[in-house]
Amino acid sequence: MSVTVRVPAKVNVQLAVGPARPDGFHDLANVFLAVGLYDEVTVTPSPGGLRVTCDGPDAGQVPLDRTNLAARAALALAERYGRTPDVHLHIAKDIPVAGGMAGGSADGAGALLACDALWRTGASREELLDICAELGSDVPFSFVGGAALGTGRGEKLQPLEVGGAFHWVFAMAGRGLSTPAVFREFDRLGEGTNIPAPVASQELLDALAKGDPDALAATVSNDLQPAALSLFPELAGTLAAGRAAGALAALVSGSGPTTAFLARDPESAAAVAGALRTSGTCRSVRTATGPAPGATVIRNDRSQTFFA
Ligand SMILES: C[C@](O)(CO)[C@H](O)COP(=O)(O)OP(=O)(O)OC[C@H]1O[C@@H](n2ccc(N)nc2=O)[C@H](O)[C@@H]1O
Ligand SMILES: Nc1ncnc2c1ncn2[C@@H]1O[C@H](COP(=O)(O)OP(=O)(O)OP(=O)(O)O)[C@@H](O)[C@H]1O
Repeated sequence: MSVTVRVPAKVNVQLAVGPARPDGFHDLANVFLAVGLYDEVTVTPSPGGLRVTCDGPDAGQVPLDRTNLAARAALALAERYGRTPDVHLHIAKDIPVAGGMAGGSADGAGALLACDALWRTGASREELLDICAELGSDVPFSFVGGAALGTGRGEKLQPLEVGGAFHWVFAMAGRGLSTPAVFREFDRLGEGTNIPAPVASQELLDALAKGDPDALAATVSNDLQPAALSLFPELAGTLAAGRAAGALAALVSGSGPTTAFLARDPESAAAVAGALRTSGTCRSVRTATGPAPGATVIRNDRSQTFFA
């Protein structure tokens, strides 16, 4: 008996960051776009107790104890709905770890949906989204996918209309960046300046709604980019290599260090990817399109249903 859920990575097409709040978080205007790079989380009953395993190129960097966001999701759901969390969670990881693409958040959202299907808790979508928000600021978006504006610390979501597919190239860096460290660097760089309240750009929302890559390229922005570049200066070379290869826009994805390049069409994306691969400025390169669907059950032995 097992359930498998597929969950997408994200890129932030706008990340406007306000000043640090008293609770240490920052208010955001966070325009998320889910992209077609996926982790898969499979949950199986495990009489020996909660267990996490992981495979994939970055598996060695993933914690397998109860700090893993997939384990935390299973424990939170079990506690709230009176279940025993005796499950084996297997993560087939394709999303880069500590890359700013919400890989851990994807596994939290995926484990939550998978355990919910296995245990048949009867939880509503709103109740599941509440647990997502407790697990992390990016987790609710990993659950819903598509495109959305996240406010508050990024957990309050408003779905956004997207008028077409956007073609992206992602360059993975040789090491990760810690999200809290990047926010701390943002605070340090902004010391003594007046940081305005974050606001979503109407031009950017219009560009998404039209599905217009040139208009989107002209409006993408990431307030965490200077902080990520300050901690990881070599990323400037990766951004320059992608721009020189014809990307319409080049930016750091979220807290980085993955860099994201918007291309006009699949052919141009392939050309940018090829140039980045030979540039010597990154560890690996992937192409993906967005928007992509959120957490989705792709196999459920329990109901004898196969979706993919
Ligand atoms: C950078 C982004 O990925 C953009 O989508 C997110 O804002 C980060 O989301 P996340 O990884 O789910 O973050 P969380 O696990 O909620 O928080 C990790 C840490 O990031 C910082 N953090 C996160 C979100 C936020 N709005 N303000 C923050 O200052 C805090 O130091 C926090 O302790
Ligand atoms: N399931 C998981 N997969 C990956 N990392 C995890 C997981 N659970 C916990 N972590 C921890 O979280 C840290 C951040 O990893 P993650 O891949 O989520 O970063 P990220 O993509 O930069 O996150 P975000 O974009 O949401 O800020 C890792 O270094 C790891 O210690």
